[in-house]
Amino acid sequence: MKYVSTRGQAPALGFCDVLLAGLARDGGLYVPESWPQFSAEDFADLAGLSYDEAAYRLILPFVGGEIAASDLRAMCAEAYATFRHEAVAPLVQIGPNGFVLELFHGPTLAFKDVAMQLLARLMDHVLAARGRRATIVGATSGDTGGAAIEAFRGRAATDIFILFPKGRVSPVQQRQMTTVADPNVHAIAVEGTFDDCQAIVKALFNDHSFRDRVALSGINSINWGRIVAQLVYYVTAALSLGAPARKVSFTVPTGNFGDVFAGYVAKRIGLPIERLVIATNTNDILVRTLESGRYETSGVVPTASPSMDIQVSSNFERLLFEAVGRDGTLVRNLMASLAQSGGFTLPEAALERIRTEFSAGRASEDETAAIMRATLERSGYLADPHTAVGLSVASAAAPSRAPMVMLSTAHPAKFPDAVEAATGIRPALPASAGDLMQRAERFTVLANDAAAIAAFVEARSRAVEEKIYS
Ligand SMILES: Cc1ncc(COP(=O)(O)O)c(C=O)c1O
Ligand SMILES: N[C@@H](CCOP(=O)(O)O)C(=O)O
Repeated sequence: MKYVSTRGQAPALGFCDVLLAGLARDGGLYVPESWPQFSAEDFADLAGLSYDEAAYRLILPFVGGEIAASDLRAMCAEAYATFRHEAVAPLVQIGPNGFVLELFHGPTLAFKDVAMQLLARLMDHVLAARGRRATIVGATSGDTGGAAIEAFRGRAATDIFILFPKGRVSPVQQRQMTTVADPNVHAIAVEGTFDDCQAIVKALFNDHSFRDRVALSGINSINWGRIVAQLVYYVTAALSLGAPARKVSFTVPTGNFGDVFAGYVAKRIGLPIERLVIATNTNDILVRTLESGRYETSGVVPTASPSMDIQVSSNFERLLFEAVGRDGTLVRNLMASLAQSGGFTLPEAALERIRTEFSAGRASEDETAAIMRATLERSGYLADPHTAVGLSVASAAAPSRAPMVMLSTAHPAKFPDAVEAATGIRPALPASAGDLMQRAERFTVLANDAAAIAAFVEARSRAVEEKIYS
């Protein structure tokens, strides 16, 4: 199994190299050369297995024999043993044909743990086998950072630097990043938005000299390892609801497009998915794109679902690559136009292809608060604001016979102010969070300046210090 870049100019790599590479050297994102196929019988065989066993069997074909099956099996078992719920990703019925897929039972109370707990183990395994180190630089709008820090803290072969937009994450999210004392962890508050943080990460990857000097790796969903781990819960949820004999639809609160793209991958490998619904808050570039065919950034508006306050939706490039018939040159040109003029127009045929697989809707701030109240009243279910964006968009979707699974991407206690303002209930953090809100914080504030951040990283990276990176 080889992986190719969406921009067509980077070398094809195997799974382990892709894990460490993060972004391809031509600025593109890696995708498998072809999609492994699971038959209806293969899916039926997964029904009733534990989550970690299902994860192992689903991920194995993507690894292409580069990691021993027994090691992958052990890493899946370890990763999902960190979850507080035995099912890892349980389904909760909240309506006749509506189900919430709870993805927040991991250590940092957001869906990012599902992939990050496995990714950290996979990267550690590959680095140990190669006797080298990596320097991870990631961008977060709030949840990726905490999940990555938790998963990589104390790991000998990695230093991790997380850029978060100063003043734009919730207090719980910030503390999950800033109260970790391990010396390999560096939280950086950037004077800018998440899009600025993500642009800096991409600029560092595209500076090949810096990238090689620090042995740069990524943990954002630009890293294929994130996507492959996220496709698992689409499969386990669908199997619980009667797949492969029955089709299932999913509504996915969306920002960087990694989660919903994992749903698309689940479909490509053979899972019978009826509809993938993209749900955004007022930062609605994806909704506008599906409506008009024009992918065009506008200013980021702060909302009650801050982790989705994103305009440049990284993984849309992977879908674009698929939709234009895997034409890397065309993707490269469209992304150049995005960089130069802030937008591009999708070719008509690509737009049609995307519309046959996805629909999209937005929820305003009022609609998000209203559905939180209504869901609590009708079903006794308390949703976080990101999940609520999905619930609102799903409630407006055309009725269908397929069950609708709405992904719940964060625990409500990560956003207590917004939940309390909408419902009057202030959710408490689970006991596993311990004294998070009392611990001392440690972080550095830096300007929105790639050069300053590169210098900060380089000065603290042990890969540079010890020169063991290749
Ligand atoms: C709580 C929460 N929900 C939804 C999303 C959107 O997920 P994605 O970026 O994979 O589209 C994010 C982060 O992006 C998030 O942190
Ligand atoms: N919402 C995310 C943004 C980064 O997304 P990623 O999936 O590409 O890591 C966050 O919480 O940081």
